[in-house]
Amino acid sequence: MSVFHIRRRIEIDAGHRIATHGSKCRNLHGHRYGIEAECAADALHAGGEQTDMAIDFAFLKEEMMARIDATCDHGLIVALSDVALLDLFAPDGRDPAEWRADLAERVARDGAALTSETKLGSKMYVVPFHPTAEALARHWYAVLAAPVAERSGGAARLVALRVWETPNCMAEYAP
Ligand SMILES: Nc1nc2c(c(=O)[nH]1)N=C([C@H](O)[C@H](O)COP(=O)(O)OP(=O)(O)OP(=O)(O)O)CN2
Repeated sequence: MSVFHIRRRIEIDAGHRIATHGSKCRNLHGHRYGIEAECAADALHAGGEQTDMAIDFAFLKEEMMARIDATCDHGLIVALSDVALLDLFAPDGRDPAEWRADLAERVARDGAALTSETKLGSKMYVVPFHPTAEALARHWYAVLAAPVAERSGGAARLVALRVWETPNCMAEYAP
């Protein structure tokens, strides 16, 4: 158990739906997501610009903004398997199946696909899972773990990623 734990929170606005849900979450709706990254360290930096820090809060914010806010804020988070929803957004002049196949290729290669090549030109983040709070926590953990290690020079590691879907509902991924 590490002795130092630090947490950084950001908030984003995004739309989603859970196509498999038995009730209201099947509807297309939005959340102001709260996203918290918790990092742990056994020892603090002994020198340099992060002296006596596990990881600079500012570095953590930069990584969360670049990898979570930039890709998802004011966008729609869509499951690759949600063909009905994707097809509503297929850009004019493109075969929807072909457009989805391109997205599937990018998701398989990169773990997710950010695109604005949509019918309304609106931002969409396509993921290989249903965008529940739990699955988003696991995904954002995966996206952030290596940057945390790198920006902290190996001093800190990401130990938990928490996602608040509403002020009252939170999911945590802490492998
Ligand atoms: N384990 C999970 N359960 C639910 C999830 C989820 O991601 N993981 N998601 C939803 C819905 O997306 C919904 O937006 C949130 O659920 P719910 O608590 O029903 O929403 P409320 O409007 O009742 O929340 P308030 O606390 O009243 O604001 C459902 N379940």
